[in-house]
Amino acid sequence: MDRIARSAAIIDGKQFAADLLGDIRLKVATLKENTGKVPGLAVVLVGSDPASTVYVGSKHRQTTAAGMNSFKYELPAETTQQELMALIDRLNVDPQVHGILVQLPLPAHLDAGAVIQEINPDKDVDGFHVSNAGRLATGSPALVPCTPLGCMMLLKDRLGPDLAGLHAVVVGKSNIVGKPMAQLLLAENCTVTVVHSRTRNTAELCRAADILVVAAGRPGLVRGDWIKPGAAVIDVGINRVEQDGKSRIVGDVAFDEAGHAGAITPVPGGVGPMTIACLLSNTVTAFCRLNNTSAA
Ligand SMILES: Nc1nc(=O)c2c([nH]1)NC[C@@H]1CN(c3ccc(C(=O)N[C@@H](CCC(=O)O)C(=O)O)cc3)C=[N+]21
Repeated sequence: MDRIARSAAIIDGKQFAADLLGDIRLKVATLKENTGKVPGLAVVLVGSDPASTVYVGSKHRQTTAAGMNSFKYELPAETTQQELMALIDRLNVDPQVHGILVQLPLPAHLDAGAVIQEINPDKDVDGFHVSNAGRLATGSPALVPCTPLGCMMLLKDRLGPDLAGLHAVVVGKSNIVGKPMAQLLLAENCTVTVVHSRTRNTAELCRAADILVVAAGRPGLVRGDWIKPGAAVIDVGINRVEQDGKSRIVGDVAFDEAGHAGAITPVPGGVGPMTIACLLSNTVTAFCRLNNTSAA
């Protein structure tokens, strides 16, 4: 392959998320002035998975930094399904709580699907409830899953608001990233291809992408020659790998081979920080809809 001596623009998700959090802080202040109330986010953690504990701590800090209420529920690993469902039922009717997030994965004895479907869809700030998935698919006002929402913000910031006609390829078909990402891109009138582990010509399909969103959970899956020169590449992967005896985090894209992309998100510092910022944004959205108000 001939060398293309260009270097891809780095999409700074960390900075974008910081700016977004600043906007959210201002909105929260306005809402407080207008309504006397502030948005509240309840985060439920079952057990003490170290990564989950870190994420939940970060969500808690950023929620309070934005001027919102954060209610943290840290439950023991042996919590029963009924106990967890009872907590959701209470949060569903708690007027101080506008967003409910149950940190995943849950311990194996718990039915995560049933727990998520128990959440009031209007407080489902993860956007995982079937009602929100259906609203997104049909173009009704929905709470949109945070990671795809963050990816879409980064894409529009880079490419402009009109994505119509661009060929978007989504790698991965999960309910929390791949599928809602495809729906968002379709809503923007992109031509959308979803590829996954059973796809036969993944590399060839990826090479046709103007927009490539990768959420496969496999480090370095997307090689340089899968990327069309000039494409916008969004790497959703967060993989902990051992390298030279050290643990570090890498994405699903072989970043060092992607110099010919038009733009690419790094890992860390790309999509990850956007996920948390969008969680707070969704909490403000839920607050506004529940209170029939806006921060405009
Ligand atoms: N109900 C639920 N909703 C979630 O949104 C959810 C979840 N469960 N379970 C776990 C995953 C993971 N997740 C991340 C959020 C932010 C970063 C993030 O900010 N990452 C930084 C730092 C990475 C690091 O150094 O650890 C970055 O990519 O730059 C990563 C991962 C949300 N999740």
